[in-house]
Amino acid sequence: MADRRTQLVTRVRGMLAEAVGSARTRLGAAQDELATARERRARIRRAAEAVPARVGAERDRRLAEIDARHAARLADLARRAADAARREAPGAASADWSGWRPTPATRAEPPGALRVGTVAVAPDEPVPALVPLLDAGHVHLSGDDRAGTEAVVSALLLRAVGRTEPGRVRLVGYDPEHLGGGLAGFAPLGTAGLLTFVGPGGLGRLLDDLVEQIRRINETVLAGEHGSLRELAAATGRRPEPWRVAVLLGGDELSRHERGQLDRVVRTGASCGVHLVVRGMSLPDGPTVTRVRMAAGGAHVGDLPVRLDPPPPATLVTETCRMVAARVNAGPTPTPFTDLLPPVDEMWREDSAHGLTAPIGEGPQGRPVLLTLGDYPPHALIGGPSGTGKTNLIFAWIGALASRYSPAELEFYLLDFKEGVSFARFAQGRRDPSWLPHMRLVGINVNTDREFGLALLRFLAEELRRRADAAKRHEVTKLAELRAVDPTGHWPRIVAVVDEFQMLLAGRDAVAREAADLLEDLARRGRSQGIHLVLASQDVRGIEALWGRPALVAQFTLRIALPKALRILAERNDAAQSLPRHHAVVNAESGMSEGNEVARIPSAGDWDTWSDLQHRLWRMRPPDAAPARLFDGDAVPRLADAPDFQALTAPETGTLRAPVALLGEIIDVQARSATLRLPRAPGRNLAVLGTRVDEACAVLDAAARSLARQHRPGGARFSIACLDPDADPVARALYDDLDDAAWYDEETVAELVEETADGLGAPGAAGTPHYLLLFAVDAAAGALAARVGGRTGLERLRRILHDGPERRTHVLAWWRGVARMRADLGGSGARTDQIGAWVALDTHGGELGTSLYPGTGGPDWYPRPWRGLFFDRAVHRTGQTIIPYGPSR
Ligand SMILES: Nc1ncnc2c1ncn2[C@@H]1O[C@H](COP(=O)(O)OP(=O)(O)OP(=O)(O)O)[C@@H](O)[C@H]1O
Repeated sequence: MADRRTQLVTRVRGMLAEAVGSARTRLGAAQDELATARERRARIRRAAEAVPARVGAERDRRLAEIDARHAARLADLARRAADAARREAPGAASADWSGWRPTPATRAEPPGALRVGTVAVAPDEPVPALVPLLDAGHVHLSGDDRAGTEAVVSALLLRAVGRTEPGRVRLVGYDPEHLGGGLAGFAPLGTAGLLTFVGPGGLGRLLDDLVEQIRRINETVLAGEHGSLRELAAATGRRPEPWRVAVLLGGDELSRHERGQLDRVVRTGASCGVHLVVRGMSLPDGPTVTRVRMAAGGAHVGDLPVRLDPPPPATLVTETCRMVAARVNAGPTPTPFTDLLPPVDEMWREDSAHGLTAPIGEGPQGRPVLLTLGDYPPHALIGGPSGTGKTNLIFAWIGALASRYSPAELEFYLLDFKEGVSFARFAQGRRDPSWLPHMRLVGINVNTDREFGLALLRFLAEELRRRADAAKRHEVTKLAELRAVDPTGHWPRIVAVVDEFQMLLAGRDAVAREAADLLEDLARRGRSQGIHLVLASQDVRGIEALWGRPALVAQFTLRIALPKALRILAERNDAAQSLPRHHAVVNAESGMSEGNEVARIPSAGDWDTWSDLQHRLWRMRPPDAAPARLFDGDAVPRLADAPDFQALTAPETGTLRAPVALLGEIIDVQARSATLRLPRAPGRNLAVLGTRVDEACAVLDAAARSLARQHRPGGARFSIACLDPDADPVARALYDDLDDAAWYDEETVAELVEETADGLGAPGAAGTPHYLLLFAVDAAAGALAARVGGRTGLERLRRILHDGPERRTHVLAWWRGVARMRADLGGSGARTDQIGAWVALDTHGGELGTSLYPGTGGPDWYPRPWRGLFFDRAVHRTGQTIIPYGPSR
């Protein structure tokens, strides 16, 4: 039993132990679970505790980010708005007063809106608050803050004045309560007529006037072609009307009429540059009205809250107005020369078959005033006292024509009789290689060389003949028809401009007579052959030279009168007397009042303006274009440059039948040389007459050098005798340079004469040409007086003169006076026919009479420096003025 009990106990114990063990195990597991759960709970709790802080931080971060982005965007927008505002209102339209100065817009550029304050959009980026006024609308101011409104008015007006060319804004003030006190700073503008006030009863008249201006501008300036002055300016670059700003500062209730007129101005003024700045009277609502309100809570422009700028400093206002008035009082600023030019891609597009038309300036309504040369009117007269702008007008006209017509359509010949070189720029110069491709000839400093004017007229007369012959051959009468039947021919229109042409017609001598005859013929017949004359004169005498020839004057139907010009227009037409500076009356009706058109002439004369155009046209020139011939009366030509000298050559064999001696340059259009032919014929000798050493030496030097060029070495003899020490350098240089030259002086000159005279009869004497170059030969009279072998040297000299030329022995001698020459030839009654040609220097025409020159009384010759009169009885009917060539070395 005990065992069983023991066994039972043991079993129970075992079972209990097992139970305890498993309970323990379970407990351990439960405890683990508990710990894990606790830990989880703690973790979860910890996590749960962390959540709100993180979310909050994230939310704050996101909010801050949005804030920053917003601020940056706002700043960016504000910056862009400010940039746009500054573009819309550049320079003086929006600059701060501290650095403010006028910055006028160019004419095609809109003046833009005007700043009155700032809009506070972003703290660091104030945006200008702009008010559209000029070309845009009207401003209405309201509010009790009088100082504030005055500040806005001054700011608007000063900015408007500073944003436009001086004189382009005209202000009218109506201030019945303070009688203009509010605009006091602008008073200096009044001195230039840019600010006027109307008195307390004058509002109606002021409004009537504004309405009338609007009507006139619409009708005559815009004329249905442009919607507004702003469009006109953008399209044409011209702004013919000023801006008119009426500042109306309160007053009584408006009458019905005034109200009606005010409403009209509000509706229609902006397109015509008529604007209102109004306080103390109502304006109707409309898209052109900007309202600026000043209330206790702040100012508003339209609906935008605005911080108004301080008023401009008083000194800035008065100084600016004073400067503007001074500029206006100094005269209108010239319109730019480029106004006269077509766009670059339209240059040289015009056809001149029927005429030449180009603008010369701007008319009062801003339209171009055109000048035409053609069948009608064919020729022009330009007149105006010195300094009124004739030269400038000629430049402007030439530029306007040359930019429209190519050199194949138009050629210019230009002659300036007054001193000065301004026209030289048309020809190629040392400073600037360009030339005007249309220019064929420029004559400057020709004041004493009227022959050059004559030469030009002769040249044109020849061209006229050529054209008339061609027209006849083609059985047509006019240039347009000739061009139609001969399309490949070169028939440009020719415009010949002669400035100070009265010089050409002055006096009663042969030059004046021939010039007037040629002018008359050219004026009458040139019209149909495309040859046009433009004559300019500062002097009424110039015109009077024409009055004696009514047929000539009648052809000049185009008249251009500069300020104060007399007698250019018809007798009762005094329009030129009241012309402002830089204007001209253009009249294509022979000066009758009905034909008057007033033009404002641009400034075209200054070098920079001109050279831009000339360079452009020069680059466009045809490849074979040659520069214009420049004749400068003050220049001394050089033999080596003379085309005729360059063309001289020696024959390969034998001797030329008639070598030529070049004596100087002829005053003509082609720069030809005066030539003396020396065939084997009686009288082929040359006498140079006068006391001027340099010119005399120059003539003999050129003659000898040109002759030498026509002989092979050894082919001719040159005997040089110099009897005046002043001539020595030239004679010596000649002796050194010529191959077969012999030298003689006072001691040996008798030998030369003896040997030469005695050799004339020798057999074969006529083989080699022999030229005797005798410098101051009259000084040899003593040496030649001695009798040798029964004859004096002078007798031998006469023999050489007489018999030499037929034996190729020619005397080229300088006598220092006609009387001395006659003495050497045998006395005052002696024959002179052995002197077949002469060049007179300072020898008066009268001395050259008897037997040296056809007719009685001698030639019309008034000696002048570095000129000579050449007469060759074998070829000339009248003397020919020459310019000796300058020293060869
Ligand atoms: N339309 C113009 N706009 C601006 N300046 C001008 C204009 N016309 C002339 N001038 C200036 O006036 C001055 C005189 O002009 P210009 O030489 O053309 O006169 P002119 O009548 O030919 O005088 P003169 O006969 O004495 O030579 C020059 O300095 C010129 O630049």
